Amino acid sequence: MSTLLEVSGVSVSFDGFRAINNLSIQIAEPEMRAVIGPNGAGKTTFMDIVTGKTRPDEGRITWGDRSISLIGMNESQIAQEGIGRKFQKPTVFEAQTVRENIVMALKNPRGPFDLLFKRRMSGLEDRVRGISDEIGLTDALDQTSGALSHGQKQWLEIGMLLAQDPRLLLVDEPAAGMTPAEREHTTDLLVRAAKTRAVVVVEHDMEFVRRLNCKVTCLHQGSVLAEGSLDHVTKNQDVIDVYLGR
Ligand SMILES: Nc1ncnc2c1ncn2[C@@H]1O[C@H](COP(=O)(O)OP(=O)(O)OP(=O)(O)O)[C@@H](O)[C@H]1O
Repeated sequence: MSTLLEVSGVSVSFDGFRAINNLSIQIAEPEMRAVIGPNGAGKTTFMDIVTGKTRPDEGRITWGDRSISLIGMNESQIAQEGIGRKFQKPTVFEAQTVRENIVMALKNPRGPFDLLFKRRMSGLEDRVRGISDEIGLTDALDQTSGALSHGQKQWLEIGMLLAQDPRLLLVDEPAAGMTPAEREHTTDLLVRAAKTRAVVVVEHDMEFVRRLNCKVTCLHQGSVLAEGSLDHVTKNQDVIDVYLGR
């Protein structure tokens, strides 16, 4: 495992309020990481900073084998580097079938490498099947996406992100609004995805986090309050005081 993303001493203020305060986090490749913390802890802002939506006031963010700086890159340049983000609300193309959605994602390669693009396209149907098998939607390939359940839409969107072959996938509250069976499927899917890449999951549902079976970072007031195994973090008295005990 080598470090893929290094956030170091990052701060950002909104109208004088420090939403992120000297934050340092390292993510390895491959790795699964859960980020937890109370409302307003800075979890979304952390993802906004990594994806270039928000520019930090201070600190460094370095990426990849050559430790290039992400600060100063725009959102699309950062996406091209291999950082994918899944927002809470699914944004699949509802009028298109599952297959058409996946094909669209595959036809929009993040890298500028034409050869790779051609190679991918030559095995398009295999790639579609690979993605649909991975997300468990092969039986629904010809179904209109708008007719999918909430959980299935979320999986389709994760599949569309996987089609872009990201090195880091940021996922915001994937379990929200899902049935217990859908949650379980989502855990399996993310755990599988994290075998070959970095996956960072922001989640409030502690049962879901437990099933991810990974290192946990608890944020509070824009900084890391505790980090380690879920048992280590949930036994931390500060974490209990500001988050779990509430
Ligand atoms: N664009 C903005 N302008 C002003 N304040 C902001 C902005 N974005 C975030 N904040 C503030 O920064 C703090 C951190 O917000 P953030 O959304 O990152 O928290 P969070 O941990 O994701 O919370 P939640 O669990 O509720 O989603 C909050 O106090 C929020 O009100």
